[in-house]
Amino acid sequence: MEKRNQTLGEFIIENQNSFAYSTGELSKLINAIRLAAKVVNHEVNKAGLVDILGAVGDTNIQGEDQQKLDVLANEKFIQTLRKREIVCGIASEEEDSYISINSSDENHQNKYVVLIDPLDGSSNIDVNVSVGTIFSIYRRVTKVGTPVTMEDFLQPGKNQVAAGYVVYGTSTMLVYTTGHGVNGFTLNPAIGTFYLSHPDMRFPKAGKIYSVNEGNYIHFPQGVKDYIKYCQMEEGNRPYTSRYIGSLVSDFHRNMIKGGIYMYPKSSKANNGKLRLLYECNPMAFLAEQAQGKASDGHNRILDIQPTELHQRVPFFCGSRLMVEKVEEFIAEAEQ
Ligand SMILES: O=P(O)(O)OC[C@H]1O[C@](O)(COP(=O)(O)O)[C@@H](O)[C@@H]1O
Ligand SMILES: [Mg+2]
Ligand SMILES: [Mg+2]
Repeated sequence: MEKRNQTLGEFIIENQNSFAYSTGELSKLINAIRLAAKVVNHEVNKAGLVDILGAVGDTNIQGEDQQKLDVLANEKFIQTLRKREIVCGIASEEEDSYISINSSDENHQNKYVVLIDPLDGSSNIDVNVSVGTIFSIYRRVTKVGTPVTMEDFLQPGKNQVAAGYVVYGTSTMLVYTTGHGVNGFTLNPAIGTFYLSHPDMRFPKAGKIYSVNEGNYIHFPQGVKDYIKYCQMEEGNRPYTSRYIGSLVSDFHRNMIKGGIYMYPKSSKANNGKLRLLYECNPMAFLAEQAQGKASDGHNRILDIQPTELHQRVPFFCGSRLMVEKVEEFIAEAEQ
């Protein structure tokens, strides 16, 4: 069958034996995420018609105003995973702590925990700009049939068995990896089926797009300022183009297709930047590396960082490998 006509369901079955511990459990889990993505896509697409724009009036553990779609997407993903009894634990940007799913019932042999950013790019919901969902999957480290613990969630990114995102944009796409490259699937809304539209996605080694909120420029470390100036200089194939959607998923997706770098540096206002290691940076870093790109906190490989807290933040530089190496060079130079 021509690869491009393959549905996501067929692709999952065809590739399920490529997983290290393939028992079909991870396939079922990715299928459940596919289903939840379609449910959330339906809600996002009609957001302006029904009363799901705006804030709920509560804040999440990070002190951010929760948008109605943040809460709705969170509920839909948790419900879908819980009902399918396919995971033993879930952690989410919108939940203070992790949720244990029947994990202490020895009949439940589920081995996977999922970490999600149910709705990424929340500041863009009300203005009809593309948003996303991010997911990260690990095998639990504690004994099956015993309660999951924080230890099962605080694993370095290199332990991920799968990661991906959904982008709710001009079209809806699900892009994921299980450690064997990155593939993108586009939803045919007429029949509600994802088709393989972007096989074997790869970051160009270098690109001409930089994505950063320049409104924070004066607060950035000197090395980052120097790199932004370098991007803007009339020299060689520069200046680069500045593109910043304000939704990590959408900026990452564009840069993976066209070549570019996304940066959310630390600043004098936010010592660890803004993005969360466990359900934003780790999954995007796994995808980036699987697509021959690179992801670091300016010094260290994101996937090597040992997490200490569920909602911890890290500075994030991610995209075309040569561009990430360049900004790391500028940061190291400025710190000498
Ligand atoms: O408005 P800022 O400070 O530039 O932040 C934008 C960044 O924050 C985020 O919206 C954080 O994600 P959430 O919307 O999931 O909280 C990223 O998607 C985006 O890249
Ligand atoms: Mg996010
Ligand atoms: Mg979010």
